[in-house]
Amino acid sequence: MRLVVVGAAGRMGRMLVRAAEEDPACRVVGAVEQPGSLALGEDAGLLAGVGRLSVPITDDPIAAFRSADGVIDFTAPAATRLFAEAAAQAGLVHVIGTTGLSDADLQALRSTAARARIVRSGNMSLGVNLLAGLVRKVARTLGEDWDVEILEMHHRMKVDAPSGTALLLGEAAAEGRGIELRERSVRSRDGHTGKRGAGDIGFATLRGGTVVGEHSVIFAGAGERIELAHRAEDRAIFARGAVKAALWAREKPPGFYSMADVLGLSEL
Ligand SMILES: NC(=O)C1=CN([C@@H]2O[C@H](COP(=O)(O)OP(=O)(O)OC[C@H]3O[C@@H](n4cnc5c(N)ncnc54)[C@H](OP(=O)(O)O)[C@@H]3O)[C@@H](O)[C@H]2O)C=CC1
Ligand SMILES: O=C(O)C1=N[C@H](C(=O)O)C[C@H](O)C1
Repeated sequence: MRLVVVGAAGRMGRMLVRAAEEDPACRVVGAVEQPGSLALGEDAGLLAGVGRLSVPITDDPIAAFRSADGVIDFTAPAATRLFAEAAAQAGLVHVIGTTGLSDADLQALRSTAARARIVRSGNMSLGVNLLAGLVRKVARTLGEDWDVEILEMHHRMKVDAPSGTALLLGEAAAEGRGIELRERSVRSRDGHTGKRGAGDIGFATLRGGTVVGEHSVIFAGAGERIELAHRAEDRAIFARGAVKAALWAREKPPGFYSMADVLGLSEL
C-alpha cells in the first residue's frame, strides 16, 4: 500500500514513516509538512532513522496524494479537516490519529466519510482499545454509586486536554452506563466546587517531562476501588496501529471507522 505521512517531521510522523517502512505490505511514497517548516526538502526516511527513502518532505499534499492509496495523519485539528477533504477527493484511505478535535470537526469528518474511508481514533494501540472494552463492561456492571474518574499524564509538549484517549475511555464508561458523556463529564475542578454529582464522569490531567501516555480509569465505590490502567512505553504502538488501520480500511467501503472496528473489539 502506498502511503503518505502528513506531519512527517513530528514526533508521531517520524514513528509513522518507520512503522510503514517496516511493514512489508507498505511503502512511504509521500511526506508532508506545512509551508515554512524547517523540515521541507529533507528526506523523510533519513529524518525517521530508516535510511534514505528518496521521499523529500513537501508542503504540497495534493501532489503527494496523487500517487498514493492512503494517508496517515497525526497533525492538528485544522490540518486534519483539510487533509480529509483532499484525501476524499483523491480516493485515499485516511487514518486520523489527531486529537483535540471539536464536535464540529468530528461532524465534518463524519459527513466526509459518507464518500470516503476514514479510520479515526484517539488511541491506535491494541492495549488502550482493549482497555476501553473492559471499562465499558465494568461500567455496565457497576451502578452509579461507583464514581468514575479518569486520570491521564502526558509529556510537556502536548497541546490538548483531556487527551483523546481519556475521552475515548470516558465514552466507553458512558456507553456502559447508557448515558451521554457530554451531559455528565466534569473536565476540571477548582475552588468551592460542591459535592461530586452522582453519575458524573470526572477527568484529571497531568503534564510533564517525556511521558509517552498514561491513563487510569478509577471506579471508586464505598469502601473499595477498582483501577484499570494503561501505560504506553513507546510511540511505536500507535504508529503500528495506524499502519494496520490503513491496510484494513483499504478493503472496506466508505465509512467512519474506529480502531475497535479494525481490531475486532467493537462488540466488547
Ligand atoms: N491517536 C493516537 O494513537 C495518537 C495520537 N496522537 C496525536 O497526534 C497528534 C500529533 O502529535 P505529535 O506527533 O506528538 O505532535 P507534533 O507537534 O510533534 O507533530 C505534529 C506535526 O504535524 C505538523 N503539522 C501541523 N499542521 C500541519 C499542516 N497543515 N500540514 C502539514 N503538517 C502539519 C506539525 O508541524 P509544525 O510543528 O510546523 O506545527 C508537526 O510536525 C496530536 O494530536 C496527538 O495528540 C499522538 C500519539 C498517538
Ligand atoms: O499527544 C500524545 O502524545 C498522545 N496523544 C494521544 C491522546 O491524546 O490520547 C494518544 C497518546 O496517549 C499520546
